[in-house]
Amino acid sequence: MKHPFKVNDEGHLMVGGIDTLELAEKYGTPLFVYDVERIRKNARAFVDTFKKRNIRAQVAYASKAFSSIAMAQVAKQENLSLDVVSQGELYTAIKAGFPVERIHMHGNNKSREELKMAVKYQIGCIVIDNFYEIELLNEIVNEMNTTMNVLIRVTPGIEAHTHDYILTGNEDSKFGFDLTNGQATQALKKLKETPSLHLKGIHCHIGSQIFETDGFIMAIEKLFTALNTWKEEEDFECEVLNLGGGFGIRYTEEDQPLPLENYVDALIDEVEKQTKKYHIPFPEIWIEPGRSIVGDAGITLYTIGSMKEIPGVRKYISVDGGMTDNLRPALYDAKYDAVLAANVNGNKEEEVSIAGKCCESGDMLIWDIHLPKIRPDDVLAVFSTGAYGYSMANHYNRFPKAAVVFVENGVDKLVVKRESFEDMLDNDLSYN
Ligand SMILES: Cc1ncc(COP(=O)(O)O)c(C=O)c1O
Ligand SMILES: N[C@@H](CCCC[NH3+])C(=O)O
Repeated sequence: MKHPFKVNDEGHLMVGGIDTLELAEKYGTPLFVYDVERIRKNARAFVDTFKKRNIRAQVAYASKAFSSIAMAQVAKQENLSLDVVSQGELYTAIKAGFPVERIHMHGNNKSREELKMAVKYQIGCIVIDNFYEIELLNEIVNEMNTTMNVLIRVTPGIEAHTHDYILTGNEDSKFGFDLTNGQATQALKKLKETPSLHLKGIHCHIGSQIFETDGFIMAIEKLFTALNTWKEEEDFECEVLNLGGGFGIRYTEEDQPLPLENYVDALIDEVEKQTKKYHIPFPEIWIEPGRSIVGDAGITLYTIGSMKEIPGVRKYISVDGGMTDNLRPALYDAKYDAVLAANVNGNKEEEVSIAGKCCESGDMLIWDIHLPKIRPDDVLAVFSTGAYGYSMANHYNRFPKAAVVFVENGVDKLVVKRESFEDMLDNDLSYN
C-alpha cells in the first residue's frame, strides 16, 4: 500500500532516516516508532490552511490518540492547542510544560478532582457535557473564588459513516446536549444564569475516521440553525465554534482519505456560508484532530515467533504483541497493513494471518495478508498504528507495555520506556 516511509537499497523499511531493523535491535519489540516529521507535516496541514485563509483558529491535538510528555512537547512546538479528557492527560500536558491557556478539557463524567485540577491550572476552557457538570463546575469555581471559560458540547443528530462505537454526534449518544430535543437550549439558559462560567461558544464532534466532508457540513448547518435561534431568542453571540476531530486516515488500500487541507477548507467554506446567511459574526474556529495528526506517523515493529499452518485453512503467524498494544482490530474489527521490515518490496508469495500472543482467539492483528516468505525472528512492521495504539494499550495477560521511540532527521530518541515486570507489579501488594 501507499505509505509515507522510505525503503533503503537493501529493501529495509526506514523511518525518519533510520533503518527499522536497527531500531528493533536497539530497543526490542514490540516497539512503537513515530516519524516526527510526519507528525509536524500533519499538524501544519491544519494550522497553515487556517493561516492561509486568515481565519482565527485553534488546532487542538486530541491527546487521547497518543498522550505522552514528548508528544505534548511536539504539539507545543507546532503551536497546537491540546484536548485532554482526564486528569491523567492534563497531568501529562502540565508535566510537558504545555501552555495551560491552550488546553481544553472534555469528558462525559468529569470528576470533582478533574474539574478542580482544570480550574486550579486555569486551563483555556472546559467543554461542558451535561447538566450535572454545570452544577458541579459552578460549585467548584465559586469555592475557588474564580471563573472558567466553557463551551457547550452539543449533539447535532448526525449519523456519520463510521463504526458505531466511534460515532458520537447522534441523538442517542452518551456525549453532550441534544440540539433537537431542546436540552442544548436549556443548558445555554442555565449557563447564562451562571456568571462564573463564561460561555464562549459551542462544540460538536460527529465521530471518528470520517472520509467525507458532508457529515461536517450537515453538522455546521444544524449548529447555525441553533445559533440563529439563540441569537434571536437568547441574545447569544458565539465567539468560538469547535467542530471536533474525526478526519479519516489510511490504514489499508481500502481507505481513501482526503488531504487534511480539504477538511479545513470545507469547514471554513461552510461556516462562511452560514455566517452570511444568518448575519452572524464569523467565530473563531477550533478543531480537535487526533488520529489525523499521529495515526500515519506511527508504526509498530514486532518480532515474529511461532507459525501454525492448518492445511487448506490458513497459516497463522504469531507476533510478540497483539491486543495489548493494538486493541483496535479486536474492538472495531479495524484493518491494518504490514510489511516485512527486511524485505518491503519482496515478492508476496504467502497469504498469512497475523496473530497476537494473548490468550484470546479474537487477538488477531491482520487477517489474510500477502507477505514475502516469513521466517521466525523476522521483524514485521504494521503501518498507521500511531493513534489509539499505545494510548489504548493494556496489561492483559500481564504483558508489559511496549516502548515508544521518536525518530527525526536520522536521530532516534526513546520517549516512553518499555515497562519492566517490576513497573507492572509496582502497585501489587502481598496478602500473606
Ligand atoms: C470530542 C472529541 N474530539 C476529538 C476527537 C478526536 O478524534 P480523531 O482522533 O478521530 O480526530 C474525539 C474522538 O473521537 C472526540 O471524542
Ligand atoms: N479509540 C477510537 C476512536 C475513539 C475516539 C474518541 N472519541 C479508535 O481507535 O478509533
